[in-house]
Parts: sequence; C-alpha cells; structure tokens
Amino acid sequence: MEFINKTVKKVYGNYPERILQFGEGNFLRAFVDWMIDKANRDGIYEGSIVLCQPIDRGMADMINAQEGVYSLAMRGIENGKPLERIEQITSVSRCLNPYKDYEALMALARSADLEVIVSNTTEAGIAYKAGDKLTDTPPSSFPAKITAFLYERYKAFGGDQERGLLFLPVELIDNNGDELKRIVLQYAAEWELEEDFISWVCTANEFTNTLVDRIVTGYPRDQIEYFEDKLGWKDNIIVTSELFHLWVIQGDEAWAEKLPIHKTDANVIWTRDVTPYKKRKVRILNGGHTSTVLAAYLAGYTIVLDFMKDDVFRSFLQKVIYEEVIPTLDLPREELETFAAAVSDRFSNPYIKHKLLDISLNSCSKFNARCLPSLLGYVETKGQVPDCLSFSLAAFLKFYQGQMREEGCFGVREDGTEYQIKDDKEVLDFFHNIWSSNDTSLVARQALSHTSFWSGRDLTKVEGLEEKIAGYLAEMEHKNIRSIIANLIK
Ligand SMILES: NC(=O)c1ccc[n+]([C@@H]2O[C@H](COP(=O)([O-])OP(=O)(O)OC[C@H]3O[C@@H](n4cnc5c(N)ncnc54)[C@H](O)[C@@H]3O)[C@@H](O)[C@H]2O)c1
Ligand SMILES: O=P(O)(O)OC[C@@H](O)[C@@H](O)[C@H](O)[C@H](O)CO
Repeated sequence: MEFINKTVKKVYGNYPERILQFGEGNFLRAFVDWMIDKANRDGIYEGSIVLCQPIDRGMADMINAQEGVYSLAMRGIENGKPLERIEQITSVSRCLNPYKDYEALMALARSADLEVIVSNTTEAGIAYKAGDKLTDTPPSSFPAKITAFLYERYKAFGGDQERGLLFLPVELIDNNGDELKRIVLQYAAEWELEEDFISWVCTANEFTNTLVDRIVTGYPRDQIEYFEDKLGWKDNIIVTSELFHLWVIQGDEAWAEKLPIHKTDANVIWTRDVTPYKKRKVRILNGGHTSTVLAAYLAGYTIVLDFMKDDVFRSFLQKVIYEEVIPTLDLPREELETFAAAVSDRFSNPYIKHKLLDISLNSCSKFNARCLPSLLGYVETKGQVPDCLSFSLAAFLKFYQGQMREEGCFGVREDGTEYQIKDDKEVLDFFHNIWSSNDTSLVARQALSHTSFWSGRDLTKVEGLEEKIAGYLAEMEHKNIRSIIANLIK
C-alpha cells in the first residue's frame, strides 16, 4: 500500500507560506491546520502553513516524508446519529527542524509573505530559560526562539510597522499571548537589543490571548487497519478528534483579516475578553476530567467513555459539575448548563477513546488550576466543603501513592495492577515521601499544607477540609472507590 501523498495532492500547501506554526503535534494538526485548510477550500484564504519543531525531538522527518499531507478523522454523534467525517489536510507546505537547519527558520523571518505565528508548545513551552542567547542556533526555549526570529525580521525590514506578525498561541495557560510577549521582552532586555526593536515588538505585532476547545485523541493506533482499509493508503500522521471545536481569540479585531477563519463555520470567535469562556471550559470540561479520571482509573476504568457508561461514575461527574462547580461560576446559569450538557455528551462520544492515564499527566498542577478554584468557591458561597470535589482531591492523593523505581514512579490500582504516575520530579518525590507513612491523617495534613502546590495557599486552613480528606483516605483503605462514590451521590 502506498502513502497518502501518492494519491492526495498537496493542493493548498503550494500557496504562499503565510503562517509559521511552532509545534507539529496532534492538537494543532487536528484543529488549527484543519481550520486553515477549510478556509483555503472555501476560497476565503490563500496561504500555506510551515510547521516548525519547537524541540529537537519531533516529527519533521515523518511529516516531510508525506509532503505534509494527512487525514483528520472527526467522529461523534450529530443529531442523534453517529457521524465519522474524514478530511484530507493539504495546507502544510513543509516542517522545519531548526536543530538541523536554523537558517531555514531565519529565512522565514525575512519573508514578506509571512503574517501569522501559531503555537502549541504544551503548558511547559511558554517559559523563560536562563542562559538562552541570541547567537544560539537555535536558542532552546520557545520564547527565546521567537525573540531571535522577531529581531531577524525587524532588521530585515528596517523596523517596518507593516511587517509585524499576528501571534495566536493556543497553549492552555492563562493569558498565553501576554505571557509570550512578556518573556520575549525579557529576552530582548537581557540581550540588550535596541529600544527601537522593543518598541517595534510592542507596536507592530499583536499577541492575542486565545482559548481552544476540541478533544483530540491523536494517532489511532488500535484502528489503523480500519483507516487503511477505508482510505486505501498509508498515513503515519493521521489524527483523530471529536466533531466539536471552538477557538476564542482576544485581540484587536483589525488583525482578524490576516487569518479570516472566523468567516468559515469553524466556530472562531474574536472577543474583547476571553476570560469567561476560559473559566467555563477549564472549570467544567477540564475540571470534569480531573475530578473524576483519577478515581475512575484506580477503580479499574481505562478510558473516559467506559466510566461514563457506569451510572455511579456518571452521576458523580454530574454532581460535581451541576452542584459543586456551576454554583461557583458567575456566568448565566442557562449558558453554563447548556455547556455542561454538551460536555457530558462529548465524554460519552462512542468514537473517542480518551485514555485516563493520558489525562492524568501532571495532575498536581491540573487539580490546582481546574478543580481547586471550584472547591474553594463552593466553601465561600455555601459555607461548607463540597463532598464530591473533596473526594476528588482525596482520590488525587491516593493516585499519587507511588513507589519510586529507576524507570519512574508507580502506583497500584484496586485490582493490583501497576501504572506510572507522570508529573514533575519534585511532585513525585514529595508524594513518595509523605506516603512513606501509613497515617492517612498525616498524609492529608502534609499534602494540604504544601503551599507551593496550591498557589501559595495552606489548605489545612480551610475549615473542615483536612478532616474530610483524611476521612476519605482512611475509607479508601478498606472500601472500594465505587462504593464510596455511590454513597456520595445518594
Ligand atoms: N489533546 C487534546 O485534546 C487537547 C485539547 C486542547 C488542548 N490541548 C493541549 O495541547 C497540548 C499538546 O497536545 P497534543 O495532543 O498536540 O500533544 P503532542 O504530544 O502531539 O504535541 C506536543 C507538542 O508540544 C511540543 N513540546 C512538548 N514539550 C515542549 C516544550 N517543553 N517546549 C516546547 N515545545 C514542547 C512538541 O514538540 C509537540 O509539538 C497539551 O499540553 C494540551 O494542554 C490538548
Ligand atoms: O490535554 P491535557 O493533558 O492538558 O488535559 C486533558 C484533557 O482535559 C484535555 O485534553 C481536554 O480534552 C481538552 O482540553 C478539550 O479541549
């Protein structure tokens, strides 16, 4: 069987390279690149995307071997019926590896065609790294690469105000655009670049804050034969996702014309304030995941869909969302409930095999960002600690009860099987140490008072929380999680 590019031609990938994308991962290929392809297809845009590996290990060779052409399989339920929509994406021109050919990236900085920079470098990517220099080829951090890139562009066009770029970062951190700009300016100052450059960065370029929403499940390892049979070609970078998609962009709308994807039916919203959308999504959807996934995994489930078929876990999730999260959000209740209902349907998508262990990655910072604000909001509005979110916190502590080995840190499920706990080393070491005690009250106290995990807060000061968590941990010693949860949802 031949590869996809022998059959599907790179139609839009030969258009002028107007977009540079840092990140060649699943999410961007299933979301941004698909939207741009749609705009090209609809005839409202004429531009291709150059991908760039942000780190030295990556997919450039694999992507270039297929000339950037791949399929996206979007699957879900529409109007009550199962729907699988497979599209071929042909808007990628090539993928750069700046660790092998830095000059190719710099040449793009000097290109008059370039207008937009998109990025997804995970939550870890938009970060300052000491020691990066302008003369590095390339500098190691993503913001340092951007600073060097912008400086090259500034020099090439003599500081022309018309040659600034629109930045659309989609990393799931607060104020992603502001953060990227802040660190770029930090490097510019540290590298002693001229004041005129710094003012050009601020006036000629637009750094937007954006929020993305689509569940992307990546390469369909278990179903590759199905896709090869159906499509008739090989595709090493095929990607799968749900049907739902939303991109909210906070920025000066005058820039929207540089990438008019909001004119397609891609559900792209330009707004003056992304915050309410973000809060709604992070607290309900991501919070829904993080509050339930760890308990469900310990209890024996492997993917979201399976625990959604269990009435006990499904009701637990509903109780978390409707009774403990929604009352803490200051958005219209009807709007929140509509979003919550859609989330429930999305988690029950029969095509989406979203692995609980994948979602469990870095759960310490995820619990702090996604669930703790709801838990504390509940305490503030109701004057008592919530049952379910407190249980989620206890289940998170239980999930992090691991044994340290050379290959990593491993926990044990109720059925005795092992799993790897993936988080920062500092987090894993901390939990390994506190779990060396059998005293669950002590474990609860040490975890809750570790302020650096909880944005500086000492959670033992929240009245009733420590006792509740200690109680749940003690209960988990002799009862299974499902039965504890069954009691909570009565
Ligand atoms: N999968 C989803 O459903 C989904 C939905 C919305 C948002 N996201 C976010 O997208 C991110 C990436 O998800 P994905 O599914 O594309 O994963 P992926 O593993 O396919 O891609 C990760 C990308 O991030 C880059 N990267 C990794 N570590 C980096 C670092 N330290 N600095 C710079 N770049 C780095 C990699 O080079 C790669 O391009 C996740 O962190 C997640 O928060 C995912
Ligand atoms: O991708 P992560 O690891 O940050 O989080 C896991 C999920 O909560 C997340 O991927 C959601 O499915 C996604 O944010 C939906 O838009």
